[in-house]
Amino acid sequence: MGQGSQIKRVVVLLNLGGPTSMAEVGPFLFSLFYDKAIINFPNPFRWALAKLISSRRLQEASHIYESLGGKSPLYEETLKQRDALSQLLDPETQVFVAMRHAFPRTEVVFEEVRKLNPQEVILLPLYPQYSTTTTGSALEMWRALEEKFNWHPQTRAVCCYPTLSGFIDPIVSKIQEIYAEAERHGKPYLILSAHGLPEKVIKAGDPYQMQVEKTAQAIVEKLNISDLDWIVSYQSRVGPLPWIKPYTEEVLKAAARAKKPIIMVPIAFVSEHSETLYELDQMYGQLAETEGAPGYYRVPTVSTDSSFIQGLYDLMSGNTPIFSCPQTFQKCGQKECPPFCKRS
Ligand SMILES: C=CC1=C(C)c2cc3[nH]c(cc4nc(cc5[nH]c(cc1n2)c(C)c5CCC(=O)O)C(CCC(=O)O)=C4C)c(C)c3C=C
Ligand SMILES: [Fe+2]
Ligand SMILES: [Fe+2]
Repeated sequence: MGQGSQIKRVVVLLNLGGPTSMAEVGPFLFSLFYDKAIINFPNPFRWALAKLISSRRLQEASHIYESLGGKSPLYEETLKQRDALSQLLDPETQVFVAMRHAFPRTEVVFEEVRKLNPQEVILLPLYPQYSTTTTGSALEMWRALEEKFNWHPQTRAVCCYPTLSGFIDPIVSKIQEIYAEAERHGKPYLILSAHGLPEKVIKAGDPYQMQVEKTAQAIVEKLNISDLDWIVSYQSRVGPLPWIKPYTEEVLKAAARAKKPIIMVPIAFVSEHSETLYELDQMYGQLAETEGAPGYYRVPTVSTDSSFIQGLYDLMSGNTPIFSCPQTFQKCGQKECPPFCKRS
């Protein structure tokens, strides 16, 4: 440890996490709903509400993870991304995965990183668009741990990369391949689907929706298909509150009834998990069929695509200054930056 350390630099890939066994579904849901960034109530109300909401969601969520073989594949998928990124790095840089709501939890990973005592820490969220509920929550947790242990190494945080070419290009090539196939059934309809958020989160200033639209615009521009039929929509709504619209389910139903071949494109996820494999493939695949769509195609996530991993490398190396914060909690001066980056 300390001066003799071999590890000069640590990169922490931040993600939400998912249950790695059926026994973890309950604790995962509780952690999610107990997050101040999700439910901003003072205690003991937040605790009680988190207990209530997570127990109400338990049955549905258990059904989802049962259908995926008894766990979320998110951890394994993120490990593959970690390994692919590690291959581009020198041996003095070590890459960790830290999950906000499941194994391996950020609190535990922070301790491992602190023991290594690297000269520099780079926080790299696996969310292309910044939301207070995802990236914000993960960075806030890291900051709180820095305070708790009074350990403040030189740290940089990437806030978001909604238009990074390493993210956009592989999505565009995959759409192009599928488009040619889908066209045999008529003019394809592109549904660019992102995880939704409660409307009130956006009204409170969350830049997520604006950044999702930037991603969609970048994809459509690069596709450069004349008279392209496309829409942005939002999936995975939970709870009784109104979420941002249009809902993916509604958009899909209307397109299927209008007999359009559908190309479903996840634009806020970078790997496969329940919201792609269960929601988009199983639920919406079935819905598209019953509602009469002549074809339903789902574009895979970027996962370990070499352009994406190179894009992550560029972000962590500071080769891509746009949307990246030069130093944790310091001004980075980008117009599009979320409040997190602007706090000095
Ligand atoms: C862009 C990414 C995500 C945003 C924004 C987000 C906000 C958000 N999510 C919930 C509630 C749930 N999310 C769940 C799982 C889940 N969510 C994301 C991503 C974002 N969430 C991921 C990557 C996962 C993990 C999926 C997996 O491991 O398989 C779940 C659990 C699954 C379920 O019951 O449907 C819930 C619940 C809220 C309330 C919210 C914003 C307020
Ligand atoms: Fe979610
Ligand atoms: Fe920034």
